[in-house]
Amino acid sequence: MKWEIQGMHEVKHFINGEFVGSKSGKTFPNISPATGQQIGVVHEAGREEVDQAVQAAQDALKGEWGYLPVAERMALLHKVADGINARFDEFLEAECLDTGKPGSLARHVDIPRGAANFKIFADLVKNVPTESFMLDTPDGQGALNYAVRQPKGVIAVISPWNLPLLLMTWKVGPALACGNTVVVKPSEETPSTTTLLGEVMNDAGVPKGVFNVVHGFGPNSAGEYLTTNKAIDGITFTGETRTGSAILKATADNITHVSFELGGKNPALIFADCDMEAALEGTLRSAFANCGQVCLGTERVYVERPIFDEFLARLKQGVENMKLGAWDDPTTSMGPLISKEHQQKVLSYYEKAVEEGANVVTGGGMPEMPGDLAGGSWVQPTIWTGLSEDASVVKEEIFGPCCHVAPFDSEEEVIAKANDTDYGLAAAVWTSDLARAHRVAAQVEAGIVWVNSWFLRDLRTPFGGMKASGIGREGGVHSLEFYTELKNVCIKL
Ligand SMILES: NC(=O)C1=CN([C@@H]2O[C@H](COP(=O)(O)OP(=O)(O)OC[C@H]3O[C@@H](n4cnc5c(N)ncnc54)[C@H](O)[C@@H]3O)[C@@H](O)[C@H]2O)C=CC1
Ligand SMILES: O=C(O)/C=C/C=C(\O)C(=O)O
Repeated sequence: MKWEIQGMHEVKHFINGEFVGSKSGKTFPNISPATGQQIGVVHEAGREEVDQAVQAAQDALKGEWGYLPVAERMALLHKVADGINARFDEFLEAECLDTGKPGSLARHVDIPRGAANFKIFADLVKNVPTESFMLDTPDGQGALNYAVRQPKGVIAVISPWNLPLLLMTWKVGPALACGNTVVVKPSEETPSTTTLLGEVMNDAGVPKGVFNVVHGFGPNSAGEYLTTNKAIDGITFTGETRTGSAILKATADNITHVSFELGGKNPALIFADCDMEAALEGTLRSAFANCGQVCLGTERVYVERPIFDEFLARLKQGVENMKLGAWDDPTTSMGPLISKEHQQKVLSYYEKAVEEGANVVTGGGMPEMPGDLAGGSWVQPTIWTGLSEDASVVKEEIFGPCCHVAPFDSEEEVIAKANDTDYGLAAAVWTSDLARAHRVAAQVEAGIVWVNSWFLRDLRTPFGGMKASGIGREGGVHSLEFYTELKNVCIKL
């Protein structure tokens, strides 16, 4: 990225089409999770910068953006997607430096989805109808009702650090497609790609104030100032369930609309009749991809008893074949955790598992990393067996490269175990019995059930969680439900 301060890259807010620093001069370091070294400085927004960003977003709604014909708005969003693709390698490097994730992962998942999130919603908005009804009236003339969608207004987008560009654009894409303006607060851990998107917005010709970015933390910082701002019309948030709860409390006075995608403690249900290769490959990805930092990831693996030993042995082998390393090493399959703080959290679960009587099948500690990587927040990918269903690592979201594997004997038993959680985000079912697949999918309490796959995403489908895993659904027309106000017009004829 082209901006620099004292030889380090400097990340500023993006307000009303311009990169600006904080008036207070307050900054915080951007730390590489791979090395523990500082790679940049980030401006921390005070209330003043947040208010300015919200004001810019409000003004933009009343300006050119608010009057733009739909076709022109959609053309602009296609230009934004093209702009991401044109600067693919810059986005890739920025994302990988902030997160430490393998370049191969970001190349195939994060950056392409960043562009796709704009295209898919630009195309969708043009084609989704609204309803109309003719009403009989006593005078025989009738009345015509028709519904129209209008932008909700200024949307606050609060995004996490695990899939920074993907999850931020998953919200910004539909919000802008629906004609809203946005103020984004990316995670303090991963400020870079959201900021780079500001340049792409300007280059694409998106009017000033439509896309704004403020940096900072949650409480007593940019997150709190944004969620308590009266002019915010909707908040879309992905992150931890406890943070969702804090945001909900902060919005109570203003009755701000929210859409939340929160944590998970997702099960994989692996039946003896499954395609073993596919189930192994899928579970290795669902439990360990992105160093286990995916809210849809599997942390509880249930395997039908006849194949338990073989599955476990092969899963162990798969994990032990994983190579931890630098993002730009093509042989790397796993990066570090996002921060030292998160590393401490995950390691505390590794200790708890042992205290609670787990059999550590593989991993369970910190790896020795060479050179600069020795200072990073690395943990070993880990598998446990032998714990009861109420053990901490079986109950609580860890968000690390680890899973507990347990045997089961019947469909009824495994469904009960899968549902014995406060969460309800995702589940993966592995079976070659189609009738069983339908039966189990119907009974598992999760917003997304994958059968013989994981993370296979059609962006037109409803996406979100049951129970403590979220409020509402986004994806396809469901995004339109959140990002627009549906107004009924009744015309007496
Ligand atoms: N998608 C998911 O399910 C995710 C789950 N997590 C879990 O959450 C744990 C904590 O990670 P964090 O990055 O701290 O997640 P978080 O949920 O605290 O952070 C997500 C976003 O919310 C913001 N935020 C935090 N507190 C806020 C507040 N009171 N008001 C407004 N915004 C606020 C953060 O600055 C960040 O942009 C992780 O250890 C992991 O277990 C983290 C990220 C994503
Ligand atoms: O939208 C997707 O495809 C992925 C979503 C993943 C998360 O929300 C997460 O890991 O936090």
